[in-house]
Amino acid sequence: MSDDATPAEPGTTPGERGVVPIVRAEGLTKTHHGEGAPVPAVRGVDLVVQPGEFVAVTGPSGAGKSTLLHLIGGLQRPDSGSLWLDGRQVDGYREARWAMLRRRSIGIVFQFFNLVSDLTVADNVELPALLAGASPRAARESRAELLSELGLEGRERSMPGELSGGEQQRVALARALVNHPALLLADEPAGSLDSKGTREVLRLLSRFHQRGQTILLVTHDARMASAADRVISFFDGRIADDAALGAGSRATGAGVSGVLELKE
Ligand SMILES: Nc1ncnc2c1ncn2[C@@H]1O[C@H](COP(=O)(O)OP(=O)(O)OP(=O)(O)O)[C@@H](O)[C@H]1O
Repeated sequence: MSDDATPAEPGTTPGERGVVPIVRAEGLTKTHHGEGAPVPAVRGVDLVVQPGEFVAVTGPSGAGKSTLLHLIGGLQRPDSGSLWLDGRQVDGYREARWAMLRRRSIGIVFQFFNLVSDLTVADNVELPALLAGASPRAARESRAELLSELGLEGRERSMPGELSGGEQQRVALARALVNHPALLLADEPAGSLDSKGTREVLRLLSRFHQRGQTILLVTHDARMASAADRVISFFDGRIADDAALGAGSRATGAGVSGVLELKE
């Protein structure tokens, strides 16, 4: 990340880069002010996610899981607390800077895909690469590689509405990953899919994780959560439990620097 004006996380130096968390949140708090009474959705959350981890956040409806994910992706701003991404303090970033950071370093997939309906599959995937500064040729090559990897070869010229839900979510995943983001945020990515689509998304997330992709997944689905290295139970705006599954991470992210580097 080439921004010397951004304060580095206390205690981190370039020599310690191998141990800098991808996400570090301290005391993150967010209250929503809608039509009724204010809703305290995230209430003083401390969280560290290391490079290469696959972390699932589960919990009942309304617990604040999506709000937490939105705070980490800069889609909403915290009322208080601090947030570092790859050692850079980002909680004071303005929207334009967040947009640039997301474009280059954070991939996001949502429950309802959010593809651009009047762009082809190919254009949906190439667009973020072009916006991040890739040449048209490099964007085409990355798109072709990802779509083939995700089993969507031959669908490049299709419009999103011509695809099944599972296929649309795979396009959304390709779009989220085309810039090799340091962090993939997934908010109920199988929430509108049938069991076959759910299995497919799960398999793909696991595959990318095994190659070192850091993933933060919000899900209701215990089966999806069990694919993660670590499951955080979120309740009433707070972390109620934080458990590592199995013997440590399946992928530590070590040795894949450059993929993990947060770029602005
Ligand atoms: N923009 C908003 N304005 C007002 N209230 C909101 C807003 N977004 C979320 N909330 C409220 O904040 C609380 C937490 O919502 P959030 O979506 O983060 O929970 P969640 O755990 O992701 O729930 P679900 O699993 O149902 O998606 C809920 O009570 C919700 O109604």
